[in-house]
Amino acid sequence: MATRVRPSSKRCTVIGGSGFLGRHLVERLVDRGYTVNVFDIRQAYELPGVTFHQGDLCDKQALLVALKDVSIVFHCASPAPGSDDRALFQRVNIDGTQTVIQACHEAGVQKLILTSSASVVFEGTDIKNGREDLPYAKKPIDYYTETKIQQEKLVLEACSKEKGFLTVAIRPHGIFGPRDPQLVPILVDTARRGKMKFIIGDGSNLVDFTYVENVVHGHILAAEHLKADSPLCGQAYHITNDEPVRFWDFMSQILVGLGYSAPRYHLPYTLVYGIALLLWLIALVLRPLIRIKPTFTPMRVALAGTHHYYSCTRAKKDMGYQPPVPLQEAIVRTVESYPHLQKGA
Ligand SMILES: NC(=O)C1=CN([C@@H]2O[C@H](COP(=O)(O)OP(=O)(O)OC[C@H]3O[C@@H](n4cnc5c(N)ncnc54)[C@H](OP(=O)(O)O)[C@@H]3O)[C@@H](O)[C@H]2O)C=CC1
Ligand SMILES: CC(C)=CCC[C@@H](C)[C@H]1CC[C@H]2C3=C(CC[C@]12C)[C@@]1(C)CCC(=O)C[C@@H]1CC3
Repeated sequence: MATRVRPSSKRCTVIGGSGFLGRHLVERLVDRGYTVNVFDIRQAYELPGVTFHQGDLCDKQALLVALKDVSIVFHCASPAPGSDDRALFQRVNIDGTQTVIQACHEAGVQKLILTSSASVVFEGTDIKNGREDLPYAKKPIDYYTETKIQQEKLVLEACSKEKGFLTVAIRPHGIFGPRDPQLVPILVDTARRGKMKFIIGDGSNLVDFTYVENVVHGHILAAEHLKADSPLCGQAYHITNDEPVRFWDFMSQILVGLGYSAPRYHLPYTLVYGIALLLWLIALVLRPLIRIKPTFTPMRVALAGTHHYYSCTRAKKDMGYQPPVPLQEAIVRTVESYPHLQKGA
């Protein structure tokens, strides 16, 4: 009778490993002596000790090849939040995650670590020091958030000590750092188009921004602490820098660090939100004829004008999480990593 070889606890697959977070995670795992497979729709780089498998995570057969003899799977693939494509989010984040879970079962994977998002509880209104027991957003602010909620539920409900399949969800917030294709590039692009002159609201709203290496640290701690007798099974964990900062101070620091002016003039939150909503509706109506992508979407305005910061107490208690890179150092490292986005470059 053929016996299944028990995979080494240091063999893992990173789904979405070509992306911003995924690649930082892969690099850190390799440093820590893991054997890493990357599964992604694109291959963005080469790294000694890493095997790439190119494919769509909705394709179970392709996934099974990348999950062979692996004990841990990190799932950090998602369409970009700004894509606003409902069918794509449904296909990848919901149907695709179901496929990932099935493939994990078939391949005998023991642990699945999902990159969820703290936004699963965000409805566009203030959250101060929010804990993981806040209810999921009843009216999610966009399709991205709606499908991240369903995705997280699927993964946490799949946790089964009896089947030897353990799951956990990491909920980061506002990830930034070198190679981030979103936050800094969008900010600089907005500034270059002369649209970063205004502060939405009174500018006192506190928000979590999380350095990518801290998010990676949270994922690896979760993987290493996830055991049948640990409290992590089937749970979600906020992972942030644990240093809430005024949204507009953070943006200003990055802008000034790159040589741009900080926003100075205040606009009322409700006015900007109303305009963003109107532009979003116009873009929706015109979509069959022309594709317009407004910079200030309702989601971005809500994120820029409300308090939303989260407690990491559960992660500290259950897995000894402490953010290794403090916020100020993280901002300096990030600014230095974008010489090509400096003003005048
Ligand atoms: N960035 C942030 O601030 C936050 C992100 N998150 C979560 O973190 C995770 C990683 O985000 P981030 O690194 O920023 O995102 P990226 O877009 O940089 O990385 C995601 C990767 O997944 C790939 N991918 C997309 N669809 C598929 C598919 N069907 N099959 C295989 N691979 C696919 C992407 O390819 P391609 O680029 O070609 O689409 C990309 O390489 C996501 O789950 C996101 O929801 C959570 C909180 C905050
Ligand atoms: C107002 C303006 C144009 C600001 C520019 C910066 C924004 C592009 C970022 C500020 C907060 C960021 C953020 C995300 C994406 C980029 C920002 C909107 C997420 C939506 C990414 C995916 C998540 O899971 C939640 C993030 C919250 C913060």
